Parts: sequence; C-alpha cells; structure tokens
Amino acid sequence: MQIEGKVALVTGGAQGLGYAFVQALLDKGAKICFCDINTNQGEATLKQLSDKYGAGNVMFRRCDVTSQKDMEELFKATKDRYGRIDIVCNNAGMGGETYPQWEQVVDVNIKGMTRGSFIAFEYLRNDKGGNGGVIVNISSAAGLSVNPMSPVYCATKTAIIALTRCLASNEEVRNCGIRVNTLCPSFADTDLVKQISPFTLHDDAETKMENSAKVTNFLSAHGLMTTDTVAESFMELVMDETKNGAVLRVSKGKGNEYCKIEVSV
Ligand SMILES: NC(=O)c1ccc[n+]([C@@H]2O[C@H](COP(=O)([O-])OP(=O)(O)OC[C@H]3O[C@@H](n4cnc5c(N)ncnc54)[C@H](O)[C@@H]3O)[C@@H](O)[C@H]2O)c1
Ligand SMILES: CCCCC/C=C\C=C\[C@H](O)C/C=C\C/C=C\CCCC(=O)O
Repeated sequence: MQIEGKVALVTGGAQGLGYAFVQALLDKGAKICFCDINTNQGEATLKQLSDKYGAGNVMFRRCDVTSQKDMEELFKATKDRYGRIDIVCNNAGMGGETYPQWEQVVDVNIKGMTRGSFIAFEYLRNDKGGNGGVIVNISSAAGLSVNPMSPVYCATKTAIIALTRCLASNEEVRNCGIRVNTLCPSFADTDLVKQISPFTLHDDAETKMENSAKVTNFLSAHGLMTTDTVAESFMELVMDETKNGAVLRVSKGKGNEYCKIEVSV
C-alpha cells in the first residue's frame, strides 16, 4: 500500500508506541487523526506534530475507546475532515491485574479494539463507499506466551490475536478489500512498561519487593526496544498488501517472526 495521500486513524496516539506509529505514517505522507483519553498529552503531542508536519496533516480528538459514542464520533470527525479513512490502528491499551483495574484492562484492550475494528469496517468497506484498507490491532508478545505475572493482560492480548485472525479469515471482510493484522511487540520503552504491577495473591511488603525484583530481572533479560523499532514493523503490516491475518512478533532478543498458530477445525 502506498501511504502518500492515505488517511490513518490511531487510538492511544498521544505517547508511547501510538505516537511512534503516528510519526511513521506522517513520515510517509499520510494524514492522521490520533485520539487519546489523555487530553493534555494529546494536545501537547498535536502541537509538536503540527509544527513538524503541518497543521493540515494531523488532528487530535479526545476519545475513550471504551465508549461507543466517542468512537463513532472519532471516525466521523476523521472522515469529515479528510474525506476518507484507509488505515486504522487500534493501539490504546493498558495493564493492571487487580480489581478494579483488571476490569478496565478487559474493557480497553478487548472491547476497545473490537469496537475500533467493527467501526473501521463501516468506513473502509469498498462496497459502501470506502476504498478498502488495513486494520492493525496492537497485541503483545505477552499474548503469545505464558506469564505468571500478568494473567489478565496476557488474556486480553491473546484475545486480540484471535479476534484479528478470525476477522482476517472472514470472506465478507476480505471481499470488501480490508486486511486485518496484529503486531505483537515484546518490551518497548514506554510508560506502560515502567508501570508494570504484577499479579499476586499477597500484598505484604516482602512479596511486593520480590515481585518487583522479578519484573526487573525479566525486563533486563529481554531488553527494551525503542518505539521507532516497533514502528518499522507496524509499517510492514500496513504497507505489505500480501499480509492479512498476520501475527508479527517483534522482539529485541529473538528478532521478528511471523507466527503460525495452526489449529484444526
Ligand atoms: N510498551 C510495550 O512494551 C508494549 C509491548 C507490547 C504491546 N504493547 C501495547 O502497545 C499499546 C500502546 O502501549 P504503550 O506501551 O505505548 O503504552 P502507553 O501507556 O505509553 O500509551 C498508551 C496510550 O493509550 C492511551 N489510552 C489508555 N486508555 C485509553 C482509552 N480508554 N481510550 C483512549 N486512549 C487510551 C493512554 O492515555 C496512552 O496515551 C498497548 O496496547 C500495549 O498493550 C506495549
Ligand atoms: C513482567 C511481565 C509482565 C508483562 C505484562 C505487563 C506489561 C506488558 C507489556 C508488554 O506488552 C510486554 C510484552 C511482552 C512480554 C511477554 C513476554 C516476553 C517475551 C520475550 C520476547 O519474546 O522477547
């Protein structure tokens, strides 16, 4: 897919990986709408991006991906401003393993990305005025592996891999010119990683210290990628038109791998 002249929408784009995806798309000539629940950070990021790429090429809208109304308005505002939508990146996500945060993790990571995919279909489908296009859902290497420290986060990310593969395999979706892929990064240098708080059955100080040491050791064993490195792989999933239903794991230690998850039905 040629990016020049295309219109992309990125959720959770005010910082971290989403911000890197937005910049990678702008670098290739796309027009962008990014949303975030954090209005202050979103507006600060909009200012930086407008200075660098021109105010006509980028817009920000406050939007909570757990709200159907917010998301419908986000897509409509993007189409109203730029006339089309070609690329949707469902990126907004979070971690948290205790109540009530774990429920919000399910809402944002699973329902938010499902909502974003379903609304995207209405705008991309080439049988109803769209031009086809691509959806990239941001899962995680955590969705491909077993991890005792983050059962809820891992479950949500595995769900996104399943959602993506099923949607991509659907003939109606394919026939409307829409590809759906998922990116599964290992650790990258963002706030989300700095805030990891592992699942535990105990809340005493000693266990907390032990768990914190486990997280530190786990992180130093795997290393942190830059957000730009992850964005290069994101762009591969966007641009390579042969990729549909792809599950691309990106890891500092293990490199990039398109994962095959075979099941017999
Ligand atoms: N950083 C990593 O190591 C890593 C690895 C694999 C996958 N991921 C995934 O990448 C995505 C981005 O994570 P990140 O590391 O950049 O984290 P981050 O915390 O730096 O950025 C996440 C952004 O999403 C926004 N957000 C959160 N909830 C939202 C909501 N309800 N509606 C709209 N926006 C919301 C936040 O305000 C923030 O700007 C997430 O889906 C995360 O699970 C991150
Ligand atoms: C300390 C583990 C907690 C992990 C869950 C919390 C936040 C996760 C953020 C990222 O999505 C983590 C990404 C991958 C971690 C899972 C497996 C590591 C695989 C290592 C590799 O393949 O390089």
